[in-house]
Parts: sequence; C-alpha cells; structure tokens
Amino acid sequence: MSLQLALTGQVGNLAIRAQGRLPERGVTVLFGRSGAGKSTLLRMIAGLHPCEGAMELGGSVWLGEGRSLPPWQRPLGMMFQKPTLFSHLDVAGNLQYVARRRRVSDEHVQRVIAQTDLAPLRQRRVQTLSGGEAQRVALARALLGKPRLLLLDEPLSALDQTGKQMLLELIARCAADIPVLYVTHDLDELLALADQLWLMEQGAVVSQMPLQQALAQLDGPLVQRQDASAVLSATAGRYDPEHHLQALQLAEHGVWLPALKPLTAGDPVRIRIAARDVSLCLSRVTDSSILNILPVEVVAVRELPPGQVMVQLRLADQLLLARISSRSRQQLGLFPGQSLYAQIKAVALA
Ligand SMILES: Nc1ncnc2c1ncn2[C@@H]1O[C@H](COP(=O)(O)OP(=O)(O)OP(=O)(O)O)[C@@H](O)[C@H]1O
Repeated sequence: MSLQLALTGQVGNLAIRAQGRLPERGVTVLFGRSGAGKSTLLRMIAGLHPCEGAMELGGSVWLGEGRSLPPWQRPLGMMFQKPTLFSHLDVAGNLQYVARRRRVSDEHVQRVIAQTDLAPLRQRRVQTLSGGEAQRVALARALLGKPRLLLLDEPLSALDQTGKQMLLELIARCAADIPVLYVTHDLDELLALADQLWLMEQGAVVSQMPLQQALAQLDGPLVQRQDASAVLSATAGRYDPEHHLQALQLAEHGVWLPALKPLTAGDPVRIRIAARDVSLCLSRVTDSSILNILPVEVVAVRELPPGQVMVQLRLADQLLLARISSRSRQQLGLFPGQSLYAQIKAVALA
C-alpha cells in the first residue's frame, strides 16, 4: 500500500511543495539541510500542519475531495527526536495505555514487545531508560496501532552509536512490511537505511530516486561531499575469531572488515565505503598491509577542484567511488574502461 501525495503549504516564510508516491515498502529518506522544511512536510502528511492538495493511501483519501481526515484517523505511526512517554508509568504501562485506546489484542501487544526486544524492560520506569531504550518504547507504541505508514522525524539524533545501531536494524525490519518515511540531515543514517531518497531544498522536494541511483550521479549532491561514499550489497561469509575479522562476499570477491562477533553466514549486509578510503593501483600489490584489494573498472572521472578527482568504479555489477588527487590521476593515466585495483583498508570499514 503506497502513499500518494501532492501537497502545498507554508511555514513562516517558507513555501512547502511536494509531489510523489512512496514505494509500498522500504525506507524513503527525506534528506536535506536544516531548515529545508522536512519536519513540516512530515507534519503535513500526519495532518498536524495545515496544507492543501491531495493525499491518499491505498485508495483511502486523507486529503482532497473537500475533506481532510483528522490526524487520529490516519493509520500511521510517528516517532520524533525525543520520545514523549508517560513518566508515571513503566514500559508495560505506557504500551498498555496505547493498546487500550487503540483496542488491540493482548496477543498483538506481545508481538510488538517481541518485535522491539522490550520484554526485559517491561517493568522498568521510563526515567531509568537509556535514550535508545526509550526510543524503542516509542517505536513499539507507534507499531501498536498497526500503522500502514511510519513517519520518523530524526529518531536517532539524540542516541549513542550502540542505541543507533539497534534502532536502525529495527526500523529496517519494520520497513520490510510497511513504507517508512524517515527525516534526517545525517548522511550516515541516509546511507545505512535508505532505499529511496527524497531530496528537499528550500521547502520543495526536488528529486526522488533510489539511493543507488543518487550515489551514481557524479555531479549530484551526495557525491560532491567530502564524506561521499558508496553503498554496496554483500553477503556475510566466514568469521576469523583470531583476528576479529568478518568476511563478506561481494560478487565473486571477498572483503574483510573488523567485527567483534560473527554475522550469520549468508545474511545480506550493506557496506558503506567512503571514497577517501579507497586508493587505486595499476597492479595487484602483494606486500602491503591492505587486506582488501578488488579488481575494478573505471566508469567515469570527475574533477573536484582544487586538486582532487572523484573516480567512479565498477565492481562486478556495483559501483564504488575513489577520491584521489589530480596528481595521482595523472600518474595513473586514468581513462574510462581501464582495469585496475581498488585498495580498501579493513579498518576503514569498521
Ligand atoms: N511555527 C513556525 N513559525 C515560523 N517558522 C517556522 C515554524 N516552524 C518552523 N519554522 C521555520 O520553517 C523552516 C522549516 O522548518 P522545518 O523544521 O520544517 O525544517 P527541517 O528541514 O525539518 O529542519 P531540521 O533538519 O533542522 O529539523 C525553518 O526555517 C524553521 O525555522
């Protein structure tokens, strides 16, 4: 079931415009600078900010035909930067309160508790929860209403790395069933989570495309950044417990990355490889410390003044990026179609 919308609105001096269709499932990241209007658009979709236009989900009209469905009748779940939980209730109490209002079965409540790994925290008072745990309660609360759409507004921005990682995995699992629209200006979150990218600039959604397509545009905003990265799909392979290294299979090639515990062999893994962590070599070097050496083909080269270039490389059917100096480009004599080797330090993939 996908959300279709064509909306206009106003916040302060900023005109908000968005038109598009969310995919039926998966994470669409609404990405843009601070102040671009992302939160306002999310609130417009939720019915919490006035707007005009049309919006429907799976044939049910939320806005248009002379009516606007009130927020509480829209089958969606929301999560914000900071969870708003009832501090006088424990975790179970917070969830039961919502379950009673939503008239959902106890069986459904238990399912959501299991889904969000909250069973051990049931009796905890909410003031004693870490930021990540509190956000898990907020996610569980959003899921209790059996939403057909999740709207998440920077839900990870106040969390530490461990809290972030757990929530990212939970959100990705939710997105296997329902569409998730996720607001952030954080590139790490975009690259970790997005299937689709909606780019917002000065109040307007200016482009909508799969993440991989956005990362393949050498003149696009994601590739122009200092922290430009490629995102590749791999499969977990064997674990080397002696050196705490995890092998991943990338097409027919192996890649090592540091890991404290093994991944389940065969599981899909998304890896981010920063362009600045990739170096290029005309022949396969055998006497260096670099663990990951991959045969690649140059697709395109783009100048990044002053003095640098971005090289787009094909690795089997995926794309990798390397940011190198213009002098290195000259020394290697790079040209499209050229075969060479990309070197990536394992520790850069931590
Ligand atoms: N109630 C309001 N009255 C006037 N201006 C507002 C109001 N709420 C937000 N704005 C302004 O509207 C613009 C868009 O705000 P919004 O919160 O939607 O942006 P955002 O892209 O989500 O930003 P951030 O990433 O920083 O959260 C900002 O310039 C903000 O200051």
